[in-house]
Formats: sequence, C-alpha cells, structure tokens
Amino acid sequence: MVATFYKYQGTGNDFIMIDNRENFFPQMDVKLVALLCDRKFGIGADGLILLERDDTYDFRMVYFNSDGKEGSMCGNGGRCIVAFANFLGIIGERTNFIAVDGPHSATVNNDVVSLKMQEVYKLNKKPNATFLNTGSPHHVQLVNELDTFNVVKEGSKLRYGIYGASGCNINFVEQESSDTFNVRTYERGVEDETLSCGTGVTAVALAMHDLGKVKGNYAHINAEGGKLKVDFDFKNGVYTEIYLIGEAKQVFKGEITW
Ligand SMILES: N[C@@H](CCC[C@H](N)C(=O)O)C(=O)O
Repeated sequence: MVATFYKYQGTGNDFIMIDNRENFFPQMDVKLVALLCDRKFGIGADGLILLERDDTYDFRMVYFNSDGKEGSMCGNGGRCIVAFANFLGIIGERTNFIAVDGPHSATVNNDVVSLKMQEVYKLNKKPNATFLNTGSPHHVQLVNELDTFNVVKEGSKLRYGIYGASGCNINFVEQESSDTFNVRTYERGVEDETLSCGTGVTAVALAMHDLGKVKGNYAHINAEGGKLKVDFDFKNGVYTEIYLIGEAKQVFKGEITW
C-alpha cells in the first residue's frame, strides 16, 4: 500500500496526518501505527491522526498515540487537524467536528487555531497535585526548578505508580508571573516527555485557577515547544467556554509504503 501523509506540529507536539475519507487506513493495526510514528524506522511523530467523514459534523478526528493505540483527546492534535481540514478545503475559518470526547468547535486564522474544549466539572485535589480530565486525564503538580527537573523519571513514576493500569498524563508546572506558567509534560502513550501537550496545558490553566494562582479567566502557558493561551469561564463550580489557542503548522508532505 502506498499512502500520502502530511506532517503537522502544534507547539512542537508532532503528528502524522492522514486523509482517511476513503477509509483505506488499517486503523486496527497497532504495529503499523507504532512503526509510522517511530523516529528511527518510520516517519516519526508523537501520534497519528486520521481525518474521516462524519454524517453530522464537518469531519471526525481519530487519534492514536505513538505506541499505536487509540488515545483519549489530543488538544494539540485537535488544533492540527483543524488546520489540515482547512488546507484540504473541507472547512473555511470555522468548524464543528467530532472527536473521541465529543463535539468540538474551532476557528483557524493564519496558522492560529482556537479549539473549544469540553466543559470540566470536577477537579480532584491531591496532597500536592490536582487531577482533572480535559478530554484526557491529567495530573498537574507544581515544582521548583522546572528547567532541570527530571520529567521522564518523575513522570513515569507517577504515571505507573499512582494511576493504575490506565495511567495518566503528568504535567509539572512552575509559575512565571501572575498569568503565565511554564509547563513540561510526560505523555502517556508516548511514554516520554513531549514538547507540548494541549489537553495538559488546558488542565494546568484550570488547576492553577482552582488553586487561586490565576486571578483572571485566562492563562498564558510556555511549553517547551512554544506558547499557548487558555481562555475559560468559571461559574457555579464549572469551567465552560474553554479555548486552547496557538499555532498549528504543516511541516511536510510525503508518501509511505507498507
Ligand atoms: N498530546 C496530547 C495528549 C494526548 C493524549 C494522551 N497522550 C493520552 O492518550 O493520554 C494533547 O495535545 O492533548
């Protein structure tokens, strides 16, 4: 099989993007997805995303982690697939699409994608961390000296140690100023630190607001791979109107044979 693929990145979280509207991709083939994502033997990426047809929405997003297994929601991948759908001419500046965690709306303007995330009802405070689900499960923990922090060692310890078989994505955070945070994330399914995690950045903004460290209804986040902004409303204990905003770019196009 010879297939055309595109490579996208959103703040350094990189994805193989495949137009699967003709339903040709063997998505149950975990080994193939893992091979395509392998940085030595394949194209290399943190995940693979299929753009598929949907009867109700503009398109369907199907996301796989680089281990080849279908993942929960990917915020940066969501921003990248919106840019991809715009590039393919499926959408204009606005879209409504469906992903594993439900419907999302988004806008795209000059490589900047604003993606609406699901509402968040529950934050679970732990002794020195917060757990919440922003489409994917996230542990958010404040640390000192984030620059030199061993994200892979401490992240994998928490991911496997306290979250059981299903695991969790682990975000380490340091406050930079009143509305800005630096974040590094250990991603489940990649089993490594990635340069950015969109659902993780969203989780950090809400968790920092919950802890009283964010006073307004937005936070700027410096991920290792770039800058993101999270806007939100908070009423009656519920986070609504959550938007993850930042660049999403096409990097290259190619063909792969399997
Ligand atoms: N990179 C993603 C997060 C993807 C979800 C995750 N690795 C999982 O399945 O747990 C993002 O940008 O949100």
